Amino acid sequence: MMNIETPPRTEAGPAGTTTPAIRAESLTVVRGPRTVLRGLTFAVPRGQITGLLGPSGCGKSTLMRSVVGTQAKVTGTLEVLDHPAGTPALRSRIGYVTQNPSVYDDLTVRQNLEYFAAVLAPGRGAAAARRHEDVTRAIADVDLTAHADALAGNLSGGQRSRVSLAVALLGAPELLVLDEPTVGLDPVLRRDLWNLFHTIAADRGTTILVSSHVMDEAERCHRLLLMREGEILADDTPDALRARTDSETVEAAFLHLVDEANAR
Ligand SMILES: Nc1ncnc2c1ncn2[C@@H]1O[C@H](COP(=O)(O)OP(=O)(O)OP(=O)(O)O)[C@@H](O)[C@H]1O
Repeated sequence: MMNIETPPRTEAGPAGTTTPAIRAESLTVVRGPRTVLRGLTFAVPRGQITGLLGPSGCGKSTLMRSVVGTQAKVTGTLEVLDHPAGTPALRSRIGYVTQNPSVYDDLTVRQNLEYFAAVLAPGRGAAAARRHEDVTRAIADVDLTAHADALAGNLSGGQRSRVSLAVALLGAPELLVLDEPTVGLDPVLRRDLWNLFHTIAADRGTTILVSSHVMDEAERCHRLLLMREGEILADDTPDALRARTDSETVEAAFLHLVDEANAR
């Protein structure tokens, strides 16, 4: 199904240790009159799927925008792939799918990808040939080869999500930031998309930061950042969270932590 050939990547830090993909310290973001992120400190390890979970409005999108460098009024420390967030050199190393990604309905899947590839890496001749290869690979990565010549407007919701994901995969990014990619999808499509995230992380060593407000999706992540009202309630594995709170599900663990925070 998948056709991902890039070998897993490990990047050693100065002392031979692997630095996190994302490191935040006292990260604060102000939007309008509100402090939307309140002094967050956390690390996202490389090559794993980290889920950013929390109720609507808790600041997930703001955090993701900060990581990809499109958020104003960010203070504190935010390092991404060993660079300050927003550094131009990071642009080609991060793939970002927003909540409402643009896919052009009147273009085919391949034409959509070719358009975005040309924006990312313009040029004729060898550049165009490389783009063609990149596009073919990205379409195969998301298992849409059979639909490459279909108009995006005629695709199902799940297929459209995969087109957006293919756009984000174009430059073979080291970090994929996915903002609620499964919203509106039925359970089967959600499962397929999660399987795809796991394949991408395992085969390519890609770090994935994925947000959701659906708690059952938490169980599919290697690690979790549980957020509430601009703060991080927990930064742990699903297993450790359930054990620590003596809960059967991550949802129950989350509610336990909310109660605990309210009691303080
Ligand atoms: N321009 C703005 N001025 C003031 N507050 C804002 C502004 N933009 C967003 N906010 C507030 O910031 C908070 C965080 O928004 P954000 O979109 O990051 O949340 P979210 O967790 O991603 O929510 P959702 O899951 O609904 O997308 C929200 O409470 C929102 O109302």
